Parts: sequence; C-alpha cells; structure tokens
Amino acid sequence: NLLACSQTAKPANQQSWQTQIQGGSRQSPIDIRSSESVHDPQLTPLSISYDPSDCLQIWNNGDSFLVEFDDSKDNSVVSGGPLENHYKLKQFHFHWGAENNRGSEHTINSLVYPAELHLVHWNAEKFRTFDEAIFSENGLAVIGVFLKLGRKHDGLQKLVNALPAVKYKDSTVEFSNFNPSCMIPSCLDYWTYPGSLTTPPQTESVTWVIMKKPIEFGDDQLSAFRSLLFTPFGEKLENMVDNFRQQQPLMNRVVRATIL
Ligand SMILES: NS(=O)(=O)c1ccc(C(=O)NCc2cc(F)ccc2F)cc1
Ligand SMILES: [Zn+2]
Repeated sequence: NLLACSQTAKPANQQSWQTQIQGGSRQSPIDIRSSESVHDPQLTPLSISYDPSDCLQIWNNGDSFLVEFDDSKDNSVVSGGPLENHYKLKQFHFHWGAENNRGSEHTINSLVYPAELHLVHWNAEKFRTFDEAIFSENGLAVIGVFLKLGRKHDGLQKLVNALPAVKYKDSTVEFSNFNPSCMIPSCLDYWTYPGSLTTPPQTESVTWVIMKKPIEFGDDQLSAFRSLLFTPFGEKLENMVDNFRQQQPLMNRVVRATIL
C-alpha cells in the first residue's frame, strides 16, 4: 500500500529570473507550483522496466557524468502515463550543487534539492535514432527524480565507486549490470509538462515526468559527485559542481499531476 504521496514543501526563496532562450516557448527547467498543477485522472501509472545487462559505460562529457545504455534492443523502456508510445532508455545523468542549498534543476514550490537525476529516453516507435528524436516533437521523455541528503543509497554506491575512473572530462569507463530501477521512488506519483533539454541545444522535444517523492543518498556520495572535474587531464582543475540551468518561464503551459 502506498504511503500518502502528497508532498508538502516549504517555500524557499524565489528563483532568480533569467533571460529566456531566444524564441523558446517551452523551456526547462521550471518551478512546479503544486497548487497550480492540474490533477488529471486520465494519467495512468508509468510503466518502467530496465534491463541491467543494457548498461554499457560511464562517460564524463564535461557537463555531467552519463551512464549510457545499449538502446539497440527493446529491453529498457518506459511507457504509460503521459506517453503515447514506448521510449527507450539512452542514458541517465545528474545535476548537483557546490553546496547543499542548490543543485536540482526543477523545484517544487521553490523548494530546491541538492541533486536531480535525469533518465533520458527516446521515442523508438516514431524515430529511428536518438539523434533524430532529440530534434523532434515528442522525441524524448526524461524522468526526473529529486535526491535529498539522508541515508546512504546502497544501489548508488556501485556507481559512486566507479566515479574516480571518470574524474576528467572525456574519460569513460566500462560499467555493467546496473539497474536504474533502484533509483525510482516506491511512490510513482509524478508531475508532467512539455519542455526542453536543459543544456544546449535546448531543443523543445521533451515530455518531462518529475517524480513527486525524492530518493535519499549520503553526504559522501554527493561529495563523490563534487570531486569530478569539468576539465580534461592536464588542464586547470575545475570541480564539476553547479551544473544546473537557471529556471525558465512557464509561459503558456500547464503542469499535470497524478492522483495515485
Ligand atoms: N538535462 S536533460 O535531461 O534535459 C538532457 C538530456 C540529454 C541531452 C543530450 O543528449 N545532449 C547531447 C546531444 C545533443 C544533441 F543536440 C544531439 C545529440 C546529443 F547527444 C542533454 C540534456
Ligand atoms: Zn539533465
């Protein structure tokens, strides 16, 4: 039985207003104001199933570290909820802050989390490749999961132990048999809205699904994220921190919520 999933958030300071991308009408991330979200009874539960044998490698791309999956088969997919088709998992990555009072890209009633997980999927029924989908309407579905500091996350530790091998930009390390399901909250309540990539080219091709409940992870695990570098070997050391985008105007969009 699911615990009451309603999440009460304490409002924090207002996010600073940022100039919006030229001509963008559906940019991400945004602040989700729960009182303005629309409960949509037609939103079915998400169907998420991942195959750990699809996990290939970890890559420090200079923005974040990406855990990349083999998307040549149909084993790691998400469907249901707001999604018309099934979407294949391509990679997951995180955004985090230099300090615990910032890090997430989305916020809930201005409540910021120290980190946010993005599981990036592409619409394999409508498009042939990820690169095609990324530039297309309904091309991508990204599941966002907030991380809050607390108990160490046992499932995440395997990933944390591999991070020293990808300390520098452009480094990769083989990484296998990891099941990202361990990072999905047990409560499957979510918000959903039409948005964009949060890094260039910020294409407006993303259906965002933001899980209402955060997962917990430990201080040492967040420290491991913060000891990655933006810079390649041999260059000045710049810690990979504050790799989140400033929030964007909601414009003419509605955030829908589940009633689970
Ligand atoms: N933070 S987020 O979840 O919104 C996000 C997800 C994926 C990407 C991405 O794949 N970029 C690289 C990339 C860009 C392209 F334009 C084409 C291919 C490609 F791999 C960027 C941001
Ligand atoms: Zn992201």
